[in-house]
Amino acid sequence: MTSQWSAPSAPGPVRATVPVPGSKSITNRVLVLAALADEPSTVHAPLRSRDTVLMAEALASLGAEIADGPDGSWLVRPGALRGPVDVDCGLAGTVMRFLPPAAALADGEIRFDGDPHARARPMSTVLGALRGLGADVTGDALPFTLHGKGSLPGGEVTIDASGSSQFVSGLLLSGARYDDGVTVRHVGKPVPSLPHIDMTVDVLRSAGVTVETEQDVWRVLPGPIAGREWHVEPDLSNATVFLAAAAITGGEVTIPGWPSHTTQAGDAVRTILERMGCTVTLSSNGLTVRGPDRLSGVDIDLHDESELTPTVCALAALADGPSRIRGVAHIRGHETDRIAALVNEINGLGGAATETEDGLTIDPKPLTSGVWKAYADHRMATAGAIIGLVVPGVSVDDIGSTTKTIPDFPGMWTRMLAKKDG
Ligand SMILES: O=C(O)C1=C[C@@H](OP(=O)(O)O)[C@@H](O)[C@H](O)C1
Ligand SMILES: C=C(OP(=O)(O)O)C(=O)O
Repeated sequence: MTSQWSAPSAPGPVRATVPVPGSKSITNRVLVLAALADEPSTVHAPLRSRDTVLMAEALASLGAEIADGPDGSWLVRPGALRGPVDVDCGLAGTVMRFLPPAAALADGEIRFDGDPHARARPMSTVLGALRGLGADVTGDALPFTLHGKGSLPGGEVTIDASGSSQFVSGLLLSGARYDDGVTVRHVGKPVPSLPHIDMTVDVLRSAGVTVETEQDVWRVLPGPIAGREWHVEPDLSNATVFLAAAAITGGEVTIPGWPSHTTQAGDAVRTILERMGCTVTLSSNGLTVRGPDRLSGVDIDLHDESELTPTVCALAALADGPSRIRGVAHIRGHETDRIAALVNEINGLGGAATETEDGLTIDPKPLTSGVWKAYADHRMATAGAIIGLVVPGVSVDDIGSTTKTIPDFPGMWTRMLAKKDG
């Protein structure tokens, strides 16, 4: 689904209010919990994009009933999980890491595969852990097959989760359904994207599951999972792309419905943009960002909010001074090797970016027109759109990749640019 797209230039300072769809991370956690619950659930304001539709379709083929409710909600009725089933993970980390621990509870054979690059994303930690918990799995990366027996003993596993927080989240989400629950112990370099594990613990507790945590150890006790009404927050990481438009054009963008308390890693954009010189205000209207005359470079550790790296790098490439992004070595295993991709694309437009062991440095230089490659990665595509706002003649080779987490990014972007003051 490649689709070359000429990135529109900003006609002036961008001034708009941009409602953004629901959080991918919350939607896909809640779908798994709703499918494993004791009673039906309603998921209000879910994200409906490729990653979440793949999750819903996979859970439905495993035995859950997922129907459309009023106002775009999803009604989820749990059912006995069974194979044979073929699961398409697309390029979704949340599907490939969260579903196998649930599918291990099914009766029958469950085969997993995904997009070409999905086969390169790290999976062996999750599959090794499932074997340790009693599952029968063939393969160590996509494609792989689970030979389900209808239940899983569970217990304690030690893993190295320095490659992805999703290894931990996936095991915890289904752990209450294992005979002995699950205890996940991490040994290795620090776990990245920790707010995402906090989010997992938070949704589990909201479903009445008992979770105990200590440093690098998470324990989920066996027990019921409550069905309930879930309300999905707007996706704050996707929102950063629209806020970036204000930051680089000296404009003002408001995202309505920004939560005052959240476990979403994207909330960190508030401090990041302030450090780069923006004025950031959180009020009952939402989050408003006003861009400065000149954006400052930043030296920043994004280990906890690594999915913001492409947006931050796009801003850094347009800033007034040098930037250094640290703590994100593991994003080489995201949708693409994001460090290499960002360096290639920034330099391809005449910039000066350099890979480091755990991130990159960017020295702003005047950028020129050219094709920005997305590598099938939604956040690479949106980073190209940000740069294209102020660098004439930029096109993004595969804007369709944004459907991974935003159903209509080109439409939202055009509407944002068409808005007048106020
Ligand atoms: O659990 C989740 O929903 C996510 C966890 C993070 O993954 P990593 O820990 O691999 O960075 C994040 O980057 C990804 O976008 C979503
Ligand atoms: C890393 C990301 O996605 P995934 O859930 O596929 O890992 C992301 O959205 O930035």
